[in-house]
Amino acid sequence: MIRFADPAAFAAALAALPKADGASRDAALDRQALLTKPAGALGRLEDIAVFMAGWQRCERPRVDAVQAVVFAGNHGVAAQGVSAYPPEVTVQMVANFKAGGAAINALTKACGADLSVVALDLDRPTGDITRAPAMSAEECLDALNQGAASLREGTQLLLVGEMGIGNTTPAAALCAQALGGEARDWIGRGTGLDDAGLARKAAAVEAALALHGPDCTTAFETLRRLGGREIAAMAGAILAARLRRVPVLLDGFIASAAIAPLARDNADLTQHCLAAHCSAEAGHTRLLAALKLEPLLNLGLRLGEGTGAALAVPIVRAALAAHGEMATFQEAAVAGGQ
Ligand SMILES: Cc1cc2ncn([C@H]3O[C@H](COP(=O)(O)O)[C@@H](O)[C@H]3O)c2cc1C
Ligand SMILES: O=C(O)c1cccnc1
Repeated sequence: MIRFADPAAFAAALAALPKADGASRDAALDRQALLTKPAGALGRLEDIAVFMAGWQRCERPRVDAVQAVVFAGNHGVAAQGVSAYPPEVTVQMVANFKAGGAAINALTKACGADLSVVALDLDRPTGDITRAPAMSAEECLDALNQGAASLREGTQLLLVGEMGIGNTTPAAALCAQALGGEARDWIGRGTGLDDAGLARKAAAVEAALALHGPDCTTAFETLRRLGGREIAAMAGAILAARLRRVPVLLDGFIASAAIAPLARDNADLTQHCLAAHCSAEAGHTRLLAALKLEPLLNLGLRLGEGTGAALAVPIVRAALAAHGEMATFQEAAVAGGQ
């Protein structure tokens, strides 16, 4: 099991990321050129097959074991009136996940992913980032490690999602801190804020940046000061997946924001990630562009929980089915191939 002993160990892991296997990528690319279709005609399905080949280190990758984890946390900044819903919804939705009644339950069932839920100290909201760091170093490390520990042996594709009323506010703060720009570039309406709520959210992000900005010198410190428990857990899970060479389907704005500080410290971090979709949350388009990720879907979703990631699983499965099962020009006696 992957565990970061201290912030320095987390930084060291981030500085020495394993790479995809170039020989397997090349073998998959060679195979793509032989399949019975015009070169490039399966578009991004071809890229996905080559991507998966590199991480699975084989010419014809498979995805049987898909693991989805939803992390939940509560946020002190919710007291600033930055969400359209009250904070008690977080624990109520965790009960809903466990009872099987949430969108992510239906969508992981539909795509054949195994879902688990990790609730992180829901009765202890993080510090209000407009006034204090979200977490102590111990709390942040614990959240990162709970995320890392959630990755199961044998997982071939990881989906991470979140639940935490108010969490689009720390997510926007993380983006502004790690990627630059103003609070207004990164905030959106989240669960459905009105204009007054949006103004409160902008003020909260601005206050958090003014208070913590100068101290956010590393990914760890940025997550600790401006993030949240479920956000750090997602970062830990995504980094642990990389250390095990397990590809990740990224969900929406919050899941993508969780890795923004890590990507600032090491731009290669997103190499094992596919952006499942572009959320309707205002900052997500900008965030994906900054992370150099091209979303697979754009369905107007603004839910989180890992729902967009679950929707992209059939696309990955389809890409691998085409790559693995299609005949070559030679096998099918079709003229014109190479
Ligand atoms: C019933 C319900 C289910 C959800 N599932 C995900 N979210 C999403 O909304 C929250 C973020 O938006 P904000 O920052 O505006 O609070 C997070 O919990 C996110 O997962 C939900 C929100 C609600 C109300
Ligand atoms: O993009 C997301 O993940 C998102 C957007 C709004 C609210 N909750 C989640």
